[in-house]
Amino acid sequence: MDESRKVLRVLNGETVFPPPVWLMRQAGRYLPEYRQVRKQAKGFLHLCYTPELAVEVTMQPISRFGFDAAILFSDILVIPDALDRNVRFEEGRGPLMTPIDAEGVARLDGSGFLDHLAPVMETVSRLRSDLPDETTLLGFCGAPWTVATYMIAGHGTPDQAPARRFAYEHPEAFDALIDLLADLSADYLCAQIEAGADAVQIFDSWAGVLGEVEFERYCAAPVAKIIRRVRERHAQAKIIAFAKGAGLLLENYRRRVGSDAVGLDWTVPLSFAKKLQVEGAVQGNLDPVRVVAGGKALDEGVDKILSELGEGPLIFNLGHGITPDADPAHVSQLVKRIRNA
Ligand SMILES: Cc1c2[nH]c(c1CCC(=O)O)Cc1[nH]c(c(CCC(=O)O)c1C)Cc1[nH]c(c(CCC(=O)O)c1C)Cc1[nH]c(c(C)c1CCC(=O)O)C2
Repeated sequence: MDESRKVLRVLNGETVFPPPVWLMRQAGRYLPEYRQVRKQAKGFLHLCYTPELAVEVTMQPISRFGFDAAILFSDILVIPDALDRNVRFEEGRGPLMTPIDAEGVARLDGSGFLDHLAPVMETVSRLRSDLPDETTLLGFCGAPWTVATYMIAGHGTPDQAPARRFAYEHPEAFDALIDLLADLSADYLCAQIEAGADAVQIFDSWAGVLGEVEFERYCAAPVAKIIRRVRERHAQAKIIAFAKGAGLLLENYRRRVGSDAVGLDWTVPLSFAKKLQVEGAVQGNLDPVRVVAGGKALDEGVDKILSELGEGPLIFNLGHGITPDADPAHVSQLVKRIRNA
């Protein structure tokens, strides 16, 4: 391991102060230089599959803010795209794809999906050689549950009711879908690690809409399977698991899934986060709206996290992705506040 990569040191359980920082969705529409490249690309997926452009937008927030980690520019929905679900991103509508039914699940064919994603691995390897030595390179995938919610509905929904209903009505087909996504995700993360990713994050952005039993079956068990399979091939792989909205179910999550770090959203009380930190690194958990607000609201949010969690292994991050209405000047303020702490 490169000792200069602070995010990796924290993932190994070390306390580093001031903590390393990166932001979920740090490459994106709040940056004018991103909007410029996005305008010229032939669509969002074209951006994801063109290594030259994907490298450029991944590097933008690193050059501007000097974050401690870069995250591969891609999307969790490239897996359904590789499964021929006709994924599109339309301005103002979010992601769209052909909704899948139980018969459709039986017809899914995962062979050859890694060939479709070869440009992503090319991006990863170019990034590792372009990035400063001290910058950790993160790969990622969506967790099976979160990816499945979009595949079932065919678009985003406020509560993922279509996927929950599908799981109740067609449990066998749903298990088959989750299982396929877990297998493909493990292969995909291994390919990213082999291409040069230092660590990977598994995004379960919709973990918070499930009851206890379904959370275990559709979130925890498949993420545990992914991590087990990645470690069979890469015993030292460093993994962050982010189950947004999981609340009290986070209590046993790290042990259940076997991750090095757990990501925390901003609703997780810092007193609870501190208990989770006894067992290993935590990542989070500033409310992204504080970055929009700036000023005192931003400083106070940063200070509180540093004072409650700064004495243990912490990767500073937001509790979810930065939003397009955030002012980049507020991001500079956040980074300065942490580094001067
Ligand atoms: C659920 C989810 C998706 N994608 C992702 C998640 C999990 C994290 C989360 O919950 O935010 C993950 C993701 N999406 C993107 C990244 C890139 C790396 C980064 O900078 O963090 C990552 C890690 C780029 C993106 N993915 C998307 C954009 C904006 C599209 C554009 O530029 O037109 C970016 C920069 C599109 C996207 N992609 C997705 C949605 C719902 C949307 C539309 C909403 C939105 O626009 O923010 C699916």
